[in-house]
Amino acid sequence: MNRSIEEKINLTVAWLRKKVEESCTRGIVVGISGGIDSALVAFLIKRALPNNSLGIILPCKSNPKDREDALKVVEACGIQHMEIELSDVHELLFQSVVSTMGNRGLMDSDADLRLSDANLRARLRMSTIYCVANSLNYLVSGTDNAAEIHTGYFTKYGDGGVDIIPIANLKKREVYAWAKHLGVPQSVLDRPPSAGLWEGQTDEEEMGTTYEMVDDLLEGKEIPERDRLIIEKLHQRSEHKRRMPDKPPVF
Ligand SMILES: Nc1ncnc2c1ncn2[C@@H]1O[C@H](COP(=O)(O)OP(=O)(O)OC[C@H]2O[C@@H]([n+]3cccc(C(=O)O)c3)[C@H](O)[C@@H]2O)[C@@H](O)[C@H]1O
Ligand SMILES: Nc1ncnc2c1ncn2[C@@H]1O[C@H](COP(=O)(O)OP(=O)(O)OP(=O)(O)O)[C@@H](O)[C@H]1O
Ligand SMILES: [Mg+2]
Repeated sequence: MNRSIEEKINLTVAWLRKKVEESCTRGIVVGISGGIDSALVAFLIKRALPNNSLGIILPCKSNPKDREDALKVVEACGIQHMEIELSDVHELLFQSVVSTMGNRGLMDSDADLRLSDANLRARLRMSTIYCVANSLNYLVSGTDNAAEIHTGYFTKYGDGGVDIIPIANLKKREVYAWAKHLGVPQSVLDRPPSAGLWEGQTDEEEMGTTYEMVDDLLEGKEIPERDRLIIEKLHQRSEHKRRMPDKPPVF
C-alpha cells in the first residue's frame, strides 16, 4: 500500500495511543540523546500524547554537543523534559567493578573494558528511565530502527531494554524522511549517527558498513558481497538479542 509519510505518522500516533490504553498506563517516556532516532520518537510521542509524554536527557561523560542538540529537539517538539547527569554514578560503579575484578585476579588481558564501560552507560540510562516510568506509570519507548534491530546494533537490556519500539519497522533512510517531515532541527539531521559511547564513535565505522547498505539489503536490493557478509555476520551474532533468554526444555 502506498501511504504518504503523514498517513504513516498518523497511524503510528494512533498505535502509540492504543498501546498506552491497552497497558493501562498513563503516558510514554523516552531518552533524548541529540541523535535522530530519539528525536523522531520524541516528536511522535508528543503528537500522540501532548500532556503525557516525557523526554529525559541523560548525559554520561557525553559530548556537550549531545545535550545542546537534545535541548533543540525538546524545544522544537515542545515535549516536557528533565535532565539527570549520570557521569558520577557511572564512574563510581565502573571503577568499583574494575577494581574488584582486578583484586580477584579476573582482569585478564582480554578484558574489553571499553565495551563494558560503554554498555554500562546504556544500561544506567535504561535503569534511570525505568525508575521514572515506574513512578509515573508510563511506558518506556525504545528508539531502535529496522537497521539497528537487524544488525543487533544496540546494548542488550540497555537501549534495547524497552516496552515499545515505534520506529522498529523504519529503515534508517525512512527515519530521516519522517524526521524531516516533522521538523526535527537541521543540526540533528546533519549529525553522523553515533551511540556516543566513546569519543568520536560513529555507528558506521563501528559496524564496518553503512546504513545505506543495511537499508538496501532490508529492501531486497543487491549490495556488494563484502557488505552483505558483514551484515549477515552482525545479524547472526546478535540473534540472542532479538528473543527471550534461552531456557532448558522441561525435564
Ligand atoms: N549467543 C548468545 N546467547 C545469549 N547471550 C549472549 C550470546 N552471545 C552473547 N551474549 C550476551 O550478550 C552480551 C553482548 O551483548 P551486549 O551487551 O549488547 O554487547 P555488544 O553487542 O558486544 O555491544 C553493544 C553494541 O551495540 C552498540 N550500541 C550500543 C548502544 C547504543 C547504540 C546506538 O546505536 O546508539 C549502539 C555498541 O557500540 C556495541 O557495538 C554478552 O556479554 C553476553 O552476556
Ligand atoms: N545522552 C543521552 N540522553 C538520553 N538518552 C540517550 C542518551 N544517549 C543515548 N540515549 C538513548 O539511547 C538511544 C540509542 O541511541 P542511538 O544512538 O541509537 O539513537 P540516537 O542517538 O537517537 O540516533 P543516532 O542513531 O542518529 O545517533 C537513544 O535514541 C536514546 O533514547
Ligand atoms: Mg546516537
